[in-house]
Amino acid sequence: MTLFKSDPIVLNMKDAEVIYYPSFFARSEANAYFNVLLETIAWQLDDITIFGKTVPQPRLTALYANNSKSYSYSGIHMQPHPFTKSLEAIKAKVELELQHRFTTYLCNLYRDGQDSNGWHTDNEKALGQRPLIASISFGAERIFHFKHKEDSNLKQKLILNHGSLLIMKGGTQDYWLHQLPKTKKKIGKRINLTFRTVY
Ligand SMILES: O=C(O)CCC(=O)C(=O)O
Ligand SMILES: [Fe+2]
Repeated sequence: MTLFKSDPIVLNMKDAEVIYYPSFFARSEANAYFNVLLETIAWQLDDITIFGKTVPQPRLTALYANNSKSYSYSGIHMQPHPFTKSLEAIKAKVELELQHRFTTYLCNLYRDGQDSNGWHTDNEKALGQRPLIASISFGAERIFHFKHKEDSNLKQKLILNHGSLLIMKGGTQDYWLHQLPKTKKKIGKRINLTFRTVY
């Protein structure tokens, strides 16, 4: 059997359904999207309050949607912008592959290895039960970690490639946490787009 570069890999994770497409986008397509998204997304820096201390979030973010529903997480309330042409095109490609429709993109820009996304689960009520979340990566490769909420021996890690697509569905958000840790490596920028359906 020939394994094509775009073939999805199903991760072996208890109580979860996680699927990884290492090269969902061709390299040239991924390069072009990285450049255009860096320029055209309305990147913003928000403050977060952790343990009573207010600090800038360790990444830039932006929210886009095909409706006007706001999205809130970690005490941050975001109002969506209308989709850009590039976001529409990416959305169409992902929706065709997954046969699933999304309303909302949360975009993350990690400026360097010091930017990160701490342990969390995407289980906001507005996402409904057992949400399907699709996560696209462009730019610098970063490590992504999962850990099981009840059984701390269960861990999983993978490298998120330039042009990759990661799907989290089923019980993933109920049973597992995920994070994108900092790295001391000298690395460039990474853009992540997470598609969600906000009800
Ligand atoms: O940057 C990533 O790959 C993860 C983003 C993420 O987990 C989130 O925005 O909820
Ligand atoms: Fe997340």
